[in-house]
Amino acid sequence: MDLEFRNLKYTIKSLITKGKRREVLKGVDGKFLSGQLVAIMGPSGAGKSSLLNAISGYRSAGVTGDLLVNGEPRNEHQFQRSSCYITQEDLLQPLLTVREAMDVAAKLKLPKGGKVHSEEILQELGLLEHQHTKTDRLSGGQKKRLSIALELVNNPPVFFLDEPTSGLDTVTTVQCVKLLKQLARQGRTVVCTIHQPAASLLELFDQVYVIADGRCIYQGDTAAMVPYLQSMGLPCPRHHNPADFIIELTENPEYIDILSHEMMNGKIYKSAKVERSSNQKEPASTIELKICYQSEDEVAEREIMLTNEKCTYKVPGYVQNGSISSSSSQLSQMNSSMAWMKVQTSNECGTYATSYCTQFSILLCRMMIQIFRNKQGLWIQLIHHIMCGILIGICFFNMANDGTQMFNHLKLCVGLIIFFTYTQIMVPVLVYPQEVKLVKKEHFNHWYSLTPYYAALTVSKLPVQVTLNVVFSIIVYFMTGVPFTVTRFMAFCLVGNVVSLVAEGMGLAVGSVFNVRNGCAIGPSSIAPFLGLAIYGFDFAHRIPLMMNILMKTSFIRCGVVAMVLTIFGFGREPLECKDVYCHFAKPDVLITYLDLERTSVWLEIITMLGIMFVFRSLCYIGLRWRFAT
Ligand SMILES: Nc1ncnc2c1ncn2[C@@H]1O[C@H](COP(=O)(O)OP(=O)(O)OP(=O)(O)O)[C@@H](O)[C@H]1O
Repeated sequence: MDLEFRNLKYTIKSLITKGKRREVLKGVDGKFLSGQLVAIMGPSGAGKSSLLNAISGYRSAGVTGDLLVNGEPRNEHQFQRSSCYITQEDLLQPLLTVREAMDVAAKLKLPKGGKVHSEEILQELGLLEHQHTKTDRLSGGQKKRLSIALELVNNPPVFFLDEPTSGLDTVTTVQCVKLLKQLARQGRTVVCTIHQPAASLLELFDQVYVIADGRCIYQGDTAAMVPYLQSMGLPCPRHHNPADFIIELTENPEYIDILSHEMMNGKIYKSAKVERSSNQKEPASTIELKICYQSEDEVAEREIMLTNEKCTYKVPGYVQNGSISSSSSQLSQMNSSMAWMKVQTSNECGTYATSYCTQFSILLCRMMIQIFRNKQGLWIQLIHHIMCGILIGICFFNMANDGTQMFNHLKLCVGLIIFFTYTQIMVPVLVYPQEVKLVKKEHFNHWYSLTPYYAALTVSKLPVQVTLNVVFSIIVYFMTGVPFTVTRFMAFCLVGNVVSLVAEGMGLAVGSVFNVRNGCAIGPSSIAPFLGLAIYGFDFAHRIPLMMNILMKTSFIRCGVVAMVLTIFGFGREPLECKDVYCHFAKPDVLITYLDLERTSVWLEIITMLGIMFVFRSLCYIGLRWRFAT
């Protein structure tokens, strides 16, 4: 697939710049051909990642311009099925082995009955011997190769990689780029951003696209870059890395203006081809040097003679579609051991390889495996619930039947709800932002749709969550001495679980939109108004203004506390023991009337909480959709 972009602009509008718009990409043009390994280079902050994100479609908000595939305007859904994006961060599913990660990818990305080549891919990428290693234990280079292997499962014709060599040592970097070159030689278009590669590494790339200050200052064959700069009166010193040289040039804004003007901001392609002009067997030292450039717009050839070198560059014109890919495909068939992998070009539009039902079951299975393999996490949670249950039990030991302890009964109810809320809200707020990045990558690469993922996410956490809450509830219930009836005990567990689900929904809604640093502050503090409303409602039960009343009703903590009070003191409970002369609240009905709770019921409060949970979970879903769409 030949990719082309015209007048591509990426504009950001941030709060820091007080709403002012800033152009990161300034109307650049360019063309990346199939069968070629393309490097997007430039100084830090030049807009390399922005360009890659814009061309791949990974970022669409603020991007304008024309994106073409094989000369035709591209269909975004179809293009997404034919391309993959590998992020700079190694985003891999934790707690799965390499083989399991490959199997999940194959099940999700290939239609039923599709041939799976996991073993061959792992063999080719040197990961077969590590197939039983967990993904989080792989080295940086292995993680990078696994990221590529996962996308190779359905063999897309276009690969985008953001800084695939960052964090890798020299040897691994060369191995990684050679692997990318091999993929390109099989007819794929492989585009990656790269940060000042060594000269030997730069040679491995077929095409270079250099960007500075959001403008294209060079586009063309790697081999033509130095001669071109020389022709512009900017000779690269001998023994100097050409990549360093062109990036050093960008320190001077004048050079950026001249070079981007000369390149017509990417409209021109500098091509070079070494051709031994007269005698093939003639030693290189005796060959005359001649450099020719031709752009799409230029009819006449420009010829530049260099006297200090002894070889001939000849340009056959602007490289035509397919010319490289066909020759390189032949090359690959002869040379590559991966020739069995035919590059897929999908014609299906916007559909996934598997049904939503299959996606749901595969994702649910993957999530359950990850939850149960996280033994340390499970033990910590279990011990935490038992310890907290015992501590609360000690604080309110055998107090539930004492008619003189009305305020302590209320403290117990509020304390229990705060426990259920905090325990469940913090985990998603802290952990989920990281998971969102991984899910975005998989969703963008067309592994699965958001709906089955979201359904699996909701269901997968339930068994562990319910078990832990029940363990906690049993300890508290019996230590505090609440009279046992099956209905009351079931309602006690149910209220705790529903509050947990609402809190988790709120945590997910926050975590899906905000990153972890913001989330840390937002998570706990967002509980405060809900708690405030709960307490406010009890203290001034008969003097609540209408607005406050509405807000109060939407406080899930208040609903939880009310449901807990009604569970402990409702269900036809006998009068409490009274050790004093007179106990005003010995009769549970008096307490319920005093708190103005006689018109509600446990079930009504649970239904209200379920409604609030639905709102939070919908917000999370919308938040994810928004994150993935921008
Ligand atoms: N979403 C965004 N919000 C604010 N600024 C942004 C955003 N995306 C990009 N930028 C800004 O655009 C410029 C280019 O960013 P980009 O990440 O594309 O640079 P880069 O060339 O990849 O840099 P590096 O090599 O350091 O990763 C930077 O100044 C960056 O701060």
